Amino acid sequence: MSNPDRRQAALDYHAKPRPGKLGIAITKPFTTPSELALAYSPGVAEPVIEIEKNPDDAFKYTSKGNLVAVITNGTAVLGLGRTGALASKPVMEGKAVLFKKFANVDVFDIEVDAPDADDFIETVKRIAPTFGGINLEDIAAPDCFYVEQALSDALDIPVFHDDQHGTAIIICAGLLNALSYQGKTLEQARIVCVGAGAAGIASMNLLQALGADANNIIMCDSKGVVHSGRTDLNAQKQAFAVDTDLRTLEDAMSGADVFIGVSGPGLVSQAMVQSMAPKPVVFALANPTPEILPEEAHAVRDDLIMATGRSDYPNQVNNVLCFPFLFRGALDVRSRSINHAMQIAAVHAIADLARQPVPEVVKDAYDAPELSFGPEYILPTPLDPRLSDFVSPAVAAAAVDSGAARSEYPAHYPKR
Ligand SMILES: NC(=O)C1=CN([C@@H]2O[C@H](COP(=O)(O)OP(=O)(O)OC[C@H]3O[C@@H](n4cnc5c(N)ncnc54)[C@H](OP(=O)(O)O)[C@@H]3O)[C@@H](O)[C@H]2O)C=CC1
Ligand SMILES: CC(=O)C(=O)O
Ligand SMILES: [Mg+2]
Repeated sequence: MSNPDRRQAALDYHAKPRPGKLGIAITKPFTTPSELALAYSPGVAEPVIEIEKNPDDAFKYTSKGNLVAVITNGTAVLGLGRTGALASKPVMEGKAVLFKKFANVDVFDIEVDAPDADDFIETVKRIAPTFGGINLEDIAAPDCFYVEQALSDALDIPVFHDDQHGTAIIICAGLLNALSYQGKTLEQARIVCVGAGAAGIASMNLLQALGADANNIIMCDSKGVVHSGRTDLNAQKQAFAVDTDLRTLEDAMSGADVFIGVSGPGLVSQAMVQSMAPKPVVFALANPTPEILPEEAHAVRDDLIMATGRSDYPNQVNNVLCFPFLFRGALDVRSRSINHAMQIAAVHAIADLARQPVPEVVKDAYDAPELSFGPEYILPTPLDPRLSDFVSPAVAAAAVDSGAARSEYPAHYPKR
């Protein structure tokens, strides 16, 4: 499809036959006068009285326990930047669709006109009673770090910034597999990350937790390499500042084993990819336009593993592989948080699934009869129905073991 055709198809998809991608479904019988009297006055007063006495009964009598807020202030929408709250709504509706379709989690998408972090925090705190979890989305760094911490401290339900941790989990899962295919280790890999915002900082932190060497990581932002001579770094960037003569992304890429792009469109040239070490891994993850397109990278070398965040190329490294299944597991054990142990469990579950034989239903969906673990398949695809069976139980088990869960490992889950 040509670019103008793709653009029109996307606009038509969103506009027709009715605007938007979501509706609301009723979950109880609601046709007779007696059902009306149960669902609304007078019957509805009974659960109100119970919940007032015991707040935990909200999980028993309302949809709270399966309802997540996908909530943004529109300050870092995909790689499009500060589009504002209203324009971010198609993305948030999209996240809601993914939650529902892949993990049967209900979502209200909420776009808050609050560019100020404290205003935003106040809004989320006030609406939190409605929800079993909070998925923060597309909030720019560095405010996103402060917002997530403040809300996690204040609330007793999972608060999860998808662009930080969902992205980090999927980058780690994909990179573990890609490096192992290339015959390299995370401990020894030289990693360049362009984008030192929400996704970049969280991803490099999680990679270190999994074994990457801090001395092998070079971070770049819009001003170039994050080095110790700079005086303009926030606290999160300072933690990655290295003593080096490298100054530009071009300098940093030379000889690197891994490139992670979580920044903006078209920042990487073919010459930069050519300058990388043998058998490199290139994750160009800016959405919708990556740092370099796969066809451009493949044109200059044939020994690389290439991934983007998009659905229309092989190797989709995108947080959609994570957040629906992660929240499913967390909600099913009424977890108070999504902690480090749950995130690591998700990394390994997703990475391991990619090494299993691919079911026919997935091969058919992608029209790829030969799909199997390799350079064009380092991660499961989002349409893989096994993600729920792999990721959610691993996350729920980690929540139980780490003490974050309020209820036991679910009886309907696979045996541990
Ligand atoms: N595939 C996936 O699953 C995901 C992809 N992403 C993509 O990652 C990108 C960043 O998202 P997020 O971290 O939330 O956004 P943030 O706004 O938090 O961070 C953006 C970062 O990119 C840097 N940057 C912007 N322009 C340039 C440039 N020209 N050269 C070098 N660095 C640049 C910024 O630099 P500075 O700090 O100097 O301003 C900043 O560090 C987006 O394109 C988004 O679509 C994000 C999440 C998931
Ligand atoms: C995928 C995603 O969350 C992003 O690009 O912002
Ligand atoms: Mg996002």
